[in-house]
Amino acid sequence: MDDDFYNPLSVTPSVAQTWGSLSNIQSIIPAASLLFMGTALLALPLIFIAARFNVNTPKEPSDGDRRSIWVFPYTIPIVGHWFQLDRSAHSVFALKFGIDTHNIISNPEVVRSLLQKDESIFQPHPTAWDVLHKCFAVPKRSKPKYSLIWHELQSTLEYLLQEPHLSNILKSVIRNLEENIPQMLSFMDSDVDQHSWERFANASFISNSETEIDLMSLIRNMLGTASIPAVFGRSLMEKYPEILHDLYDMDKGMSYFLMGLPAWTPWPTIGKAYLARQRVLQGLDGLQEALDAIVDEKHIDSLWGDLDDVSEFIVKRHAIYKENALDITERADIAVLWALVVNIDLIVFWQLLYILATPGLSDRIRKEIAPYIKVTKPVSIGGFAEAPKLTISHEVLSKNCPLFKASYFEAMRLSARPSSTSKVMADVTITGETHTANSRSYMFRKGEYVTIPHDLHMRDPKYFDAPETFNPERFLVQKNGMLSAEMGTIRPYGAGRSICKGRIFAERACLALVAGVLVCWDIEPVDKKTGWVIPKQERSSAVCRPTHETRVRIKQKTFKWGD
Ligand code: HEM
Repeated sequence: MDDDFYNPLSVTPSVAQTWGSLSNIQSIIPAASLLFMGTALLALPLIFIAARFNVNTPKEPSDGDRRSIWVFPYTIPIVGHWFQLDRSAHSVFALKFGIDTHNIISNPEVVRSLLQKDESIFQPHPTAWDVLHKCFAVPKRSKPKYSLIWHELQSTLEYLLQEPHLSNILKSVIRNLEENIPQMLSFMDSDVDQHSWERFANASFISNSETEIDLMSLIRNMLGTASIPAVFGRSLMEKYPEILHDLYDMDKGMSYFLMGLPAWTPWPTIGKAYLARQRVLQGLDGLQEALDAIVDEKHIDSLWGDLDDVSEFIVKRHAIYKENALDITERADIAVLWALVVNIDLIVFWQLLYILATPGLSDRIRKEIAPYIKVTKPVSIGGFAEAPKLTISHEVLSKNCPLFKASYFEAMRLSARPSSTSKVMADVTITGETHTANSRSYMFRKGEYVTIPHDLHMRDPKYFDAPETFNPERFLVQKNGMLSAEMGTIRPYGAGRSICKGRIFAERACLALVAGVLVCWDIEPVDKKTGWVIPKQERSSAVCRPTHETRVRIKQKTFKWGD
């Protein structure tokens, strides 16, 4: 299983896949595959709790020098032991969850060996159908249809990685960012005159050159407002301006959907998440109907326009749904929309915040990115001037700005909580640390699950000096006299076949937004005495949410225009 960052993986399965067994559900439900990024993670606390109520017997030691996997005893209190466990000798251990055994692996050597195994042995996403059905409301009856269209739908994910599709989507995102960043703040007192991203971030008017606002809401709304139209076309957000916020509310309910808790559960987040999901589905169903009507040359609501800006990626998926007679309620693009915004919109906040909060770093980064971000004089008529014109070279930002890129990796190391899960398809022995005399082997049996919680390694002091400290320099390497940023052993995008297909898109869009904001705006914490405070994190999908707001004061930078 190759998971090279920049290389799209071939979508042709290496083993024949048949419909019917649980282990094959993932291969039949491609849209669901992209959902698993959050679900393994969301499921982990449940696994722990369930394990607490199961008396587990250690597995029989296997032959020779093979190690039996340490089974988490039910008598050990669960909460609070996660990190201790990882840093103990048991960086491979098993949990019993009903009749299922979940092997949790955080030892990087074992992870590496495991990822090299053929996918006929470790198949990702075994519970993907459940996720698609429970989290994204795809009707149960659609299961057989998805079994038929899986390969085709899965192949559309390549549009997020391959040219010219990737560049076409990115071009549109960058154009939206170039337009919105210079006029990020309106400096208007009234809500009605503010941009949607300002309203949602509780902007408070201070003066006509300064605004107080919540940085997380502002930044994530800016990115969502640029990326959704780039992929789904402008009309979706114009018709459903709340869709981004509905997605965030829906995301808060993902673990509850997965548990199967009903909408009437007396917990406000759950009811809110169900309603939010309903509205997102309504918007996407409307878009699918409009696309159907265009293909059938029927009349469509004029508010949809001609939809010629919907990306080839979504148009291709629509064609597959339509050709295979999936009715509107069976189509699963809600999963794509969710994956498009939930993680990247948070990473962009963490990267910007860490840069601002690290003394001297924002100045160093501004200097590094300056050649690739151009701000030009706005047109002015009489006393009225337009916003400055911004041009962002996103490819070069990624290639030529090692410190900036390293700050992106470091923000992910500190705020991402990704995991990858597969089902074991045949008994197998995995050997880690093969280069040392201390080599250990572990036996995994057919029918068990393996989960790699990548974040345990990403914060392990054995591999990262002062792991809680933001230090982008740890990702800088000298190669042939040139400085570059390398991700090394962290896996914020997961690993193996199910590795994130939006990873290049995410990196480019995130760097473009952070660079544009740093160049155009001055940002300070509201309370200058206290200074920058990095909020605590709460688990969300693959990237954590902050537990509280970060109120900041923002002023437009003054530019000296050479005439
Ligand atoms: C920094 C932002 C992001 C992070 C940290 C992230 C993380 C992840 C993770 C951890 C997985 C699961 C990998 C596994 O099972 O091993 C995943 C899957 C996926 N992500 Fe992302 N993601 C990000 C942004 C995006 C974006 C912007 C898109 C665009 C649509 C996207 C699309 C996908 C898809 C399609 C999959 C499923 C791939 C498959 O199953 O074949 N992601 N992501």
